[in-house]
Amino acid sequence: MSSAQIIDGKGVASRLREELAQKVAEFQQSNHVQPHLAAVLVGDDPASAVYVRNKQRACEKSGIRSTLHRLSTETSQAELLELVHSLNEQSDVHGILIQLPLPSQIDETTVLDAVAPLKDVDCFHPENVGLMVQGRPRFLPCTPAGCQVLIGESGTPTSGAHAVVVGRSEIVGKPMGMMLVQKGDLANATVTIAHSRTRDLTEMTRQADILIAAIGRPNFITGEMIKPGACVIDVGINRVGDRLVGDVNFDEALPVAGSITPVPGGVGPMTIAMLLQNTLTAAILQTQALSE
Ligand SMILES: Nc1nc2c(c(=O)[nH]1)N[C@@H](CN(C=O)c1ccc(C(=O)N[C@@H](CCC(=O)O)C(=O)O)cc1)CN2
Repeated sequence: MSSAQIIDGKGVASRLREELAQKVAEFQQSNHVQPHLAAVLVGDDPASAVYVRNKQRACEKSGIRSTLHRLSTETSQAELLELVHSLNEQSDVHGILIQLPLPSQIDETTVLDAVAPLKDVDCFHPENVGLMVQGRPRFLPCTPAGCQVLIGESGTPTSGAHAVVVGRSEIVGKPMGMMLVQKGDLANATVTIAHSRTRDLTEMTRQADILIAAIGRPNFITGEMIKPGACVIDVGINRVGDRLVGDVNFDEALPVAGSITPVPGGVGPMTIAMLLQNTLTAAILQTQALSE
């Protein structure tokens, strides 16, 4: 029985981080500015704490300075906004990362909209989303950008392909669809964004040359939902007991797909690599703006 090519997100991310470290060093040498990411972690969600720690470690390895602003679960929206405004004003802070999810008393949209667009390294601000949708991105949203690189690594042509994104979240599904439909490299796809109300999802996903699963439901995409030979990108990170599983049933997908990302070791590490890339871009843009 044939078996899909496993796309090594961990390996690709590690290579990108090494390339980035070189660019960070060159930028720092020419401008005497060290890119600086301020990470904001509110509450004590253990998974969020791990992700922020991993982001900080990755920054360190790439020569990017990172500082952590840790706030209690009871933090009010006003207190968090005050911190965001203060980070916006600090000229040595180039990127601001608000780790999600936030506690329920805080409105995520209000807080994310308060981040200065030039420091919005997650690419969540409506100004940056708008620029990206118009095909003139300032930053690229980290997880979709990571997925796009992995599709490229698999050797799957995107131009003219039918890409089906399952999930319509603001941070993955919607921007992923927008990026794949753009004109350009690793794009030019015909895109369908499917979701929980999509009628006959299996009929839809079976038409996908590229299938992106971003629904947040463990093992949701079964083998029969995959077109033979398709490139399958699994964005899901679900804890089931003591195991981490994706949104795709990996064992069922393996003999059907042409290529597939594993969980762990697929999209997750790429999200972090793209965040570092955006932090360098933010430092470059802010340094240029100061010299104008
Ligand atoms: N401000 C943001 N918040 C959140 C984002 C985001 O992009 N920006 N995405 C997710 C969480 N996330 C990044 O923050 C993230 C999740 C997982 C990984 C990752 O590398 N996962 C590993 C497994 C790690 C483990 O063992 O738990 C993998 O898949 O190999 C990176 C980033 C929600 N919040």
